Amino acid sequence: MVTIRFEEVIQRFHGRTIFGPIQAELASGRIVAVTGQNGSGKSTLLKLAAHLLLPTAGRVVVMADGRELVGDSLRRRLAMVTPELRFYPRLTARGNMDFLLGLRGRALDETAYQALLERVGLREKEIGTAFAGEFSTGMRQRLKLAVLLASGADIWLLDEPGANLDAAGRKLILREARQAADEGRLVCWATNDEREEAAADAAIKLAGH
Ligand SMILES: Nc1ncnc2c1ncn2[C@@H]1O[C@H](COP(=O)(O)OP(=O)(O)OP(=O)(O)O)[C@@H](O)[C@H]1O
Repeated sequence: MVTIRFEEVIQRFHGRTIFGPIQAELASGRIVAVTGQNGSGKSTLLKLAAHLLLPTAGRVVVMADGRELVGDSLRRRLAMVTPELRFYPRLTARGNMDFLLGLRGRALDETAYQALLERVGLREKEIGTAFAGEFSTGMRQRLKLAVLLASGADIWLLDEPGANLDAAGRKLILREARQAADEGRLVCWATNDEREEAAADAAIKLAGH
């Protein structure tokens, strides 16, 4: 069981309040949507959950089986899909995946790699020898999903996961996220997409200041 608890969290930048105080708890087995208009702080909230950012006030506590996760113990269990993630443009899909998964001490054999490509709707004959810099934005988004699926993480923080995806790609995200939650993962996505909002089990709505 994994939980992320926001304890009276306030975020300010340059003295300007973005949101808060927020009191919320996210738990494994559920999809939580973070919603709100552009600039309301959705991405910021995910960064706080990932401990990539410290809140101006309050605490973000991540617990797993009664133990608090911090530093490496948190990073090992957490994966983030974000528009800020860039692939190395002069590496292939395989090269990028090997690099990113290698950082987590994971490796994929060829059979698992091919199965993963198929699962995210990337065709080997299209992308086999191409550099990631030649991919369309939707193909890159699918590759991010492949890295997520292979990461072994049980905390999924997804920033606009359906962005740049076609209808089939958006369905794929919904399906994979639901399966992940059913398998006991914690899924939290920041979204402005009504279908992703509707598919979530709960929502944190940021009002904007
Ligand atoms: N590191 C930072 N330093 C200063 N201001 C920041 C920083 N990060 C975010 N902000 C500001 O905080 C506010 C919230 O930004 P954030 O990216 O979290 O919003 P968002 O809800 O994800 O927006 P969008 O829907 O456009 O993706 C914005 O006004 C942004 O300019």
